[in-house]
Amino acid sequence: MAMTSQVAILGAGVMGETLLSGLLRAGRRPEELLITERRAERATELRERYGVDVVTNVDAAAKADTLVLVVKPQDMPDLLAEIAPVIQPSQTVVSLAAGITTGFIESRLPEGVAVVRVMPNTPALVDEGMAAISRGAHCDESHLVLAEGLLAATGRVIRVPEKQQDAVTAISGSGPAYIFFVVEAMIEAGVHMGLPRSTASELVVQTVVGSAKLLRETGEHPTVLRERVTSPGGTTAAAVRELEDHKVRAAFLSAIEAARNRSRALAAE
Ligand SMILES: NC(=O)C1=CN([C@@H]2O[C@H](COP(=O)(O)OP(=O)(O)OC[C@H]3O[C@@H](n4cnc5c(N)ncnc54)[C@H](OP(=O)(O)O)[C@@H]3O)[C@@H](O)[C@H]2O)C=CC1
Ligand SMILES: O=C(O)[C@@H]1CCC=N1
Repeated sequence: MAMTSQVAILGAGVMGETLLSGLLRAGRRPEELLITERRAERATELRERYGVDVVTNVDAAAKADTLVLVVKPQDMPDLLAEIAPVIQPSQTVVSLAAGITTGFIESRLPEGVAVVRVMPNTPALVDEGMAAISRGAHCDESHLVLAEGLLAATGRVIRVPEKQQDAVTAISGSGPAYIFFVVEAMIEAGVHMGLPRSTASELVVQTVVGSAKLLRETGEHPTVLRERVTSPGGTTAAAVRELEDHKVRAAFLSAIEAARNRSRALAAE
């Protein structure tokens, strides 16, 4: 079957839809994209919302020259078994699944298929994503450039050795959840002290956005920026003392190590 320049997104859940919408915002035409989705009502919803064709995994694997795998790690073995018979070495496979190694994917596909492993994150939905990409055994520069082109549609992209991907997953893949957790806690604190929820929410969200911008635009170390907020004998010093007493720094270290370990375990499952 003749190849087209189509990109197929296999598994259009949270992350698959995020990538799809980003590619469309970046100027890809709906005809250049295919998606697969096993629930009929979700398929209809996506077709109506984005104007892209929803096809079977086998059709996607037969038609598109780039296959982006965005199913849960646990669903990856079945998906690979389904598409392996139709994949050719001229196609590129880009996997966004946490924990799943390029070696695992290569071992279930025909010899020679180029596999790129990516760890994206959900701020890609607003074009502020952070993605890290790693090459599989059969990748050359052109495959990495192709993957960078896809991910750059929704934010920043860096290259990392694959052995760093579990740590990347723990930091930037899961990272937005930690920030939202902190935001939730700060809003709750505001409400606890009597602020209307909407006021607390506006104060916290703008503080997070402003702090992120300050980090990015000044390039200063976070410790320096924190010290500038911390007046001697003042309010911030009192708050930071509580955070240290409650071992919040150690809790972050443990939490992020747990995410890294879970990423490693997903590969073994
Ligand atoms: N969410 C995130 O922040 C991030 C996710 N990832 C990775 O992205 C992947 C997807 O995660 P996420 O989007 O959160 O999960 P979701 O459950 O939202 O999406 C997975 C989608 O794949 C569909 N699916 C499962 N099996 C098949 C199949 N055989 N054929 C077609 N579609 C299938 C599921 O359908 P159904 O609903 O019927 O189960 C679902 O719509 C994971 O591997 C995860 O590690 C990576 C970085 C960040
Ligand atoms: O929680 C997860 O497993 C996925 C991978 C990184 C973010 N979400």
